[in-house]
Amino acid sequence: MSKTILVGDSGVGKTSLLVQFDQGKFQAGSFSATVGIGFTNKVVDVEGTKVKLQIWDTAGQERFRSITRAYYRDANALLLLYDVSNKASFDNIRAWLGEINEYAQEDVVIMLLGNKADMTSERVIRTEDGERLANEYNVAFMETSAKTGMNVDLAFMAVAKDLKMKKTRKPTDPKFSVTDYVNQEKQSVGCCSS
Ligand SMILES: Nc1nc2c(ncn2[C@@H]2O[C@H](COP(=O)(O)OP(=O)(O)OP(=O)(O)O)[C@@H](O)[C@H]2O)c(=O)[nH]1
Repeated sequence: MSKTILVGDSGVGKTSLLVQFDQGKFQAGSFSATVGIGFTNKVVDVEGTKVKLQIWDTAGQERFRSITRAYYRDANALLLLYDVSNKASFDNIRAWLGEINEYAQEDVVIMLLGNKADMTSERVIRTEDGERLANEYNVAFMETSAKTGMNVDLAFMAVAKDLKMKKTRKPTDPKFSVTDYVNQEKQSVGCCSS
């Protein structure tokens, strides 16, 4: 069983993203901060193979940091979220990545997600800012919306695909790049209906 962990500042939308992926719904204005940590099991179909994901939703608040840190070690994938309408949550990404480098396994898949991409008029972080930061740290990047569902399934599908490839890939097969996959598949704001 693989473990995926959602991390990022309080209020960026970690619980909402997971609820949208798990149940396909979004509840506006019902912010109750996660206390501690909890998980959801989900089976994803990757080209006919069932991949089991255990997704851990962590509390973003500082006072829970020592608890959530303890879970990084077992993580196969980390979804690191900021809120495109909250500059502090973006500025804190460097600190999050520092923590991840310190506590997580070396081959962990990291995906940077700029959430709340639906909040067009409140946006303060441009897509390019997220892209630049992701390139600097060599992690995959996309913008998401837990509200509209934009790129939400893709974020988890990319994780599932990467895990499957790691398990089944033969030494002669080309390496699977989660960054390339995401760049190929992701939608951008204003593009397409989701
Ligand atoms: N417009 C919009 N609002 C969102 C989105 N995602 C989350 N929200 C709202 O933002 C608030 C915080 O969302 P949560 O999912 O509880 O945030 P969290 O990251 O789990 O917070 P902690 O549990 O404290 O770490 C809620 O009021 C959500 O309705 C989104 O994509 N778009």
